[in-house]
Amino acid sequence: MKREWLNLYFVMGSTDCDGRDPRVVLQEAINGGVSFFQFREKGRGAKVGMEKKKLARELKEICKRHDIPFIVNDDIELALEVEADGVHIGQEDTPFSMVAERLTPEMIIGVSCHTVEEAAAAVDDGADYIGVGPMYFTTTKKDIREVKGPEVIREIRHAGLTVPIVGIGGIDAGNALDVLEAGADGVAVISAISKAVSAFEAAEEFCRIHNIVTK
Ligand SMILES: Cc1ncc(COP(=O)(O)OP(=O)(O)O)c(N)n1
Ligand SMILES: Cc1nc(C(=O)O)sc1CCOP(=O)(O)O
Ligand SMILES: [Mg+2]
Repeated sequence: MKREWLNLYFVMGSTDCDGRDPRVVLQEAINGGVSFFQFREKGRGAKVGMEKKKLARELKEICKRHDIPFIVNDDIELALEVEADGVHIGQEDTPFSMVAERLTPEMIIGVSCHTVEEAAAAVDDGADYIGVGPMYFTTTKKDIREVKGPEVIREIRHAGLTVPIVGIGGIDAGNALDVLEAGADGVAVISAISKAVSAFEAAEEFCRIHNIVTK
């Protein structure tokens, strides 16, 4: 996988959009510069069954038109059915080896990590990238771990791990630079884009911040 895909990783499902059409929100975010997308259909009122699959296909089609990889959160069967580019799994989800067995070799597997030990284990397993969080407090995910801030990314890099990393959790335009300067390749964001008045402008702002670090 290309490290730069992680520059601005948009994670979203229909319940994150304050009643707006998730297809419109995704299109706006892509126009603003999102480089990677995860379909995370979770929480109260989340779509299930055929409705979830239909939305997944529609969002995947939008990503495909713009060459943006389409990743599915948790749901391995859905990822296979809609021919997603990969899956994202957490420490409490299906174990890496079982996921890898089900997927085709070119499919991306991202793993959530919260410590250096989990990051090292994910690298040993063969994770293509890791999502490290929560960087900051967030209400978007109810069962978050302890907030450790960007320091944990610095520790992972000091341990010599070069795996592609995104920080996640409570990231907005005011703190993204700290996450990138700690050694993340990019930031993964839900509400700061999905609930913004303009997903386009919110994504554009994150891209400007990323350019400060990489220039
Ligand atoms: C990029 C990224 N990083 C971390 C997560 C969190 O995954 P997980 O801990 O499995 O929690 P849920 O998202 O499944 O509620 C993520 N989704 N994406
Ligand atoms: C999906 C997710 N995973 C987290 C982790 O810590 O692993 S925090 C989180 C929610 C991120 O949403 P927002 O950008 O709105 O804070
Ligand atoms: Mg999960």
